Amino acid sequence: MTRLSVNLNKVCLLRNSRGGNSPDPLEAARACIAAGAQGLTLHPRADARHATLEDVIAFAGLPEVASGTVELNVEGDLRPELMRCAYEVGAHQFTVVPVMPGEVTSSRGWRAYDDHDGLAAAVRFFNGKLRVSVFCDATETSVAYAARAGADAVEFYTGAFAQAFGKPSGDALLEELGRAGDYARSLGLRVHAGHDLDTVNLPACLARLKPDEVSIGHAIIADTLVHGLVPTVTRYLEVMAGA
Ligand SMILES: CC(=O)[C@@H](O)[C@H](O)COP(=O)(O)O
Ligand SMILES: NCC(=O)COP(=O)(O)O
Repeated sequence: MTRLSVNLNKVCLLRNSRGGNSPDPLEAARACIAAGAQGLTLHPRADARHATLEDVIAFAGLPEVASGTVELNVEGDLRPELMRCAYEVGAHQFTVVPVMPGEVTSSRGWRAYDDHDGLAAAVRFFNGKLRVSVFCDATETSVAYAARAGADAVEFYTGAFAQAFGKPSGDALLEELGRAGDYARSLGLRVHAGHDLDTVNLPACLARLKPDEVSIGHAIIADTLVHGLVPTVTRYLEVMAGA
């Protein structure tokens, strides 16, 4: 069964737009947990435009997270203060994401020109206390970089697949994801997926890739504006159960 980790960056973004604490990301996290989400994800960026290190600390204090019933996945680049924060609060997973200066959002996985020594050092830093996942392209090369660094998991970037969904190129990209996932599993890695997944493209992704975990943020919060957070998370879990 694939686990759903709800990314709450966008709730933090809305909160930050007024400088107060409304909407409260912790309340949103509690609602996701109440709806049955198995995980929570935050991606604190260096510019602090949405989730912050304080949010990571607050989420880690939720009883379900502290007890391990619900996993906290911290995503981001290899900033020492971010890695230290995830380690010290006892997050369950750190997903290393290649971040390019000025980017609007993530658009690719780990590549040849990324900091491979830094990635291996991060795996050593977390030293088995946290699962380390690497945001990867659906290629053997990208997966091999993660495996060589000693990571436990890969998270496949699904943005290109999501954009092409419903077209022949979407089918081809899904097949690439599936093959890369098979390769990752053959190396003993867990397989995760994320970026621009929604209730429309999710069933096909789950059927071919069979990920251990998906992290979904933007579409859940967009759906939430119309339908509410608990009904939306419930709907995603229903879609996943039916896949
Ligand atoms: C790694 C990934 O695909 C998402 O976490 C994405 O990076 C979300 O970040 P934003 O919410 O800043 O777009
Ligand atoms: N790792 C992907 C993630 O957390 C959420 O991505 P998105 O659903 O906001 O595109």
